[in-house]
Amino acid sequence: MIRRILLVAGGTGGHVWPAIAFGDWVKRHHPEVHLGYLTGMRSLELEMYRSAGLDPHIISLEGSPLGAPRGQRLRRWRQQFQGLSQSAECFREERPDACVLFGGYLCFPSLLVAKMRGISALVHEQNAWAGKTARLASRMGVPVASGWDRCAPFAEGRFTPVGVPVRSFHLVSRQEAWQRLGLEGEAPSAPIVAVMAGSLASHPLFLQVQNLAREDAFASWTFLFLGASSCLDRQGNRILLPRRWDVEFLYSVADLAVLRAGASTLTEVRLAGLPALVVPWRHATGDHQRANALQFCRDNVGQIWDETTGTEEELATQLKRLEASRQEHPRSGRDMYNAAERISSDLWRVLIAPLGERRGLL
Ligand SMILES: CC(=O)N[C@H]1[C@@H](OP(=O)(O)OP(=O)(O)OC[C@H]2O[C@@H](n3ccc(=O)[nH]c3=O)[C@H](O)[C@@H]2O)O[C@H](CO)[C@@H](O)[C@@H]1O
Repeated sequence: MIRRILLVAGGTGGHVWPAIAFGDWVKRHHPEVHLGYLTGMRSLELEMYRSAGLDPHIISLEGSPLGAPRGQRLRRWRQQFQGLSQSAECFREERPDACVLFGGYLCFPSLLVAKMRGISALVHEQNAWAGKTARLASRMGVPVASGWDRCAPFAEGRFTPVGVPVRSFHLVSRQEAWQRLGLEGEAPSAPIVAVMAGSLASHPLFLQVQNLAREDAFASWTFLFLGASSCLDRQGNRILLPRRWDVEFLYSVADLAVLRAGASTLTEVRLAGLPALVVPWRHATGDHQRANALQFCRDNVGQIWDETTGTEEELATQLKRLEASRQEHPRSGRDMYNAAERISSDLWRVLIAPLGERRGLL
């Protein structure tokens, strides 16, 4: 029986929210299980845990040494050793039966500590292209759960697709959501577009969509930019929303989404049933955002716009086309709560619960 689980995640919301979402599900469905959380020292990750009422263990890593600027590599390698002893300290305190690694730069020391202590471990890879931790873990015989049906470069059978655990949101009416976002008056009946650029809020995407929103053809539409900084202008049909964690109101009020292809946002948009224009971030490791976007568009109402080769006219045409398809096929996916619950439940049933019956996976 699994009695104590350590959830490890850090870096961006794309790693941290799946850990928090899965932890919340475990608390609701298996209250007898003790959960511990381990993260890094960046202010954004700490803000996310604290907004969820959690007080995680912290290891003092700034980022991965691999791919770090030349001048920082040595310091980061030193931090990895320090991270190893801090992770070991956390394992000693938490005494987990199992450890689930949701990714981010701080997973490597935890993977090693789990191996040294003979603790069952599992990696959840959110992306359709596996990162370094998942590939290394797989080579060490650690099971890998994935966010999508395909998880390159793994061959089928080397990973188990379960989806990305996301927070279980209840969608509300358009007008209630409008008010809960702090917006005045009646929610407009013309299309509302949610513009989401990941937890780090990709500025170039906001600027591209801002140009589009200024065109006459979109004058009656409303564009809500989540986490946009003040360098965008907030005139006319453009509304800047500060970074906020109650994104269910955005999903409730929006008709369409324009987004980066982070695995969690794509999953949330899918569960909310929003048609989406997906703009993969081209610098993502292994071009994983493009891999995510391709999988999303295969099964959902979505189109990819390539910011390196696509023109603004194409962006406008694709958005209009999405709106036309929304008119033809009314929105599905209002039961976002239960759809999200199923993903965490599958992760538990297929991979975590069996860890209790197997020993020495590492
Ligand atoms: C730039 C980058 O490398 N991004 C990667 C990062 O996630 P990144 O954090 O960029 O993106 P994701 O879409 O995966 O996750 C963002 C999460 O933060 C939430 N959110 C965001 C903004 C906000 O104001 N409020 C809020 O709650 C979203 O609802 C979502 O749950 O890790 C993911 C998982 O490996 C990858 O798929 C992304 O490609």
